[in-house]
Amino acid sequence: MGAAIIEDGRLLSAQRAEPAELAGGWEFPGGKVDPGESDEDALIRECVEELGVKVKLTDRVGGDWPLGRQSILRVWTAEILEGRPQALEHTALRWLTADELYDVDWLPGDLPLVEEVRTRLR
Ligand SMILES: Nc1nc2c([nH]c(=O)n2[C@H]2C[C@H](O)[C@@H](COP(=O)(O)OP(=O)(O)OP(=O)(O)O)O2)c(=O)[nH]1
Repeated sequence: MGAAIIEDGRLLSAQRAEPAELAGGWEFPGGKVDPGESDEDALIRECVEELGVKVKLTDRVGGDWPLGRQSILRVWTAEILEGRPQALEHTALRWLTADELYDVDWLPGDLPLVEEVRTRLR
């Protein structure tokens, strides 16, 4: 599950720190669902763990996208309710305007969702 966190017309992108094959690539922050957890609860929890922010999920974006060999990526747009994002598990964070969306090196799995999100940025 990935969060497209949007604020003032900008999208938050996060640079992966690991594993080595993916490190340096940019993604939607998020993570995997724990047993017994809903997709939405998992994403809200991951935003606390990875970014230190409390978010509200607004819309589901796009469909189910293959991620690596055995995962799927589902993305929701989100708004920050509390806190300022910090790179607690990432190498760096960056806010991107619509014009800057492709300035970072998106991971291949996340890239198709970037275009979907672009239409949501004012
Ligand atoms: N974001 C992203 N992950 C990818 C790509 N290709 C690929 O194999 N992966 C792998 C890395 C992870 O094992 C998995 C995505 O995991 P995730 O971001 O949802 O969760 P995570 O590894 O951060 O682990 P966790 O926070 O749930 O503990 O898919 C890609 O293009 N983008």
